[in-house]
Amino acid sequence: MNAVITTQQLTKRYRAATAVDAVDLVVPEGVVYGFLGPNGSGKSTTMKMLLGLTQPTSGEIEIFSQPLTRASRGRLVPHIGSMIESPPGYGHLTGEENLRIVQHMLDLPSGQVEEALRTVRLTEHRNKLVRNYSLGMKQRLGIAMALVRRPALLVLDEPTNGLDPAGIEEIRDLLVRLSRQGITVMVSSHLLDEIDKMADVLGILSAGRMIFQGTRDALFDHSVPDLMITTTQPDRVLQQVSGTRTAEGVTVSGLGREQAARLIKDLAVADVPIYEARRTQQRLEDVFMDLTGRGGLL
Ligand SMILES: Nc1ncnc2c1ncn2[C@@H]1O[C@H](COP(=O)(O)OP(=O)(O)OP(=O)(O)O)[C@@H](O)[C@H]1O
Repeated sequence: MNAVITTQQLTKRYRAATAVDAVDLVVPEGVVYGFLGPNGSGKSTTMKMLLGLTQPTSGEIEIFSQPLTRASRGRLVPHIGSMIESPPGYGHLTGEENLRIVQHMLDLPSGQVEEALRTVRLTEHRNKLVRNYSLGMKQRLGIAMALVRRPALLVLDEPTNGLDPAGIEEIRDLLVRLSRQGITVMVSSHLLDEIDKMADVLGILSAGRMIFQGTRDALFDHSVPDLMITTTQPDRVLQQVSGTRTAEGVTVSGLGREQAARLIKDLAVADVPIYEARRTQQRLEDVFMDLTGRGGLL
């Protein structure tokens, strides 16, 4: 699979602070790439560098396999639709008028405005003033403004920010639909559960460092879910391992496969009645906390 975006050791420093620290990013073609991280971890700064809106302190960026430079930016950017920070659009104009401005600026065929309106399901609200749009409609208009140019790549910074669950669902469905049509979508969020539902590939930033990049399955492989042991004799389990007492028995954290096998064997040999030993279901959020809590690089 070709990569649409790659970076090497991408770094941005603001005086003493390093906002983005030696990030190697790979966004494969045609995926939804979920760019995750807590507030202030460097997502927006990274995206701005990818769009040529802010200059890296050091490191390389390739978009569509071409180095992003001052000279190439003008050639590459027309193929990228983006929405960074709050949704764009003039409140005193209608949704369609806002799109027409983009259409004229980029000298695009008129039909692409109708197409973008249809794609984000705003056709029936095209003549409404944007200041009367709901936040979800404004976000969708922002995405439509990014789509008018029929981009090969969409870069969206927190497009679900502030939306209610229905609005989030709508954006999520839209982005998945766009990626099925062949558009590569890079979308940032600090809402881990959100990204989990739409992203094929995850990149996780913590304090400017990429602490994980890969598929969701690979992320879960890296994590060690809690082991829940059901027993009527929790004290005897706790003599062998440190853990937390629960209604059913004991929960043990951070135990790898081999260690879990050894514990279960030891408990059986000691004749401790074990009715069940199973791993908890981890949500992405748990894995993420685990990772950032440990602070290590994978
Ligand atoms: N223009 C700037 N000057 C100085 N520091 C900046 C500037 N822009 C960002 N930073 C700092 O860089 C760090 C990363 O910020 P950034 O906005 O990229 O994070 P983020 O992950 O997008 O967070 P959020 O979700 O809150 O937008 C923060 O510590 C921020 O204060």
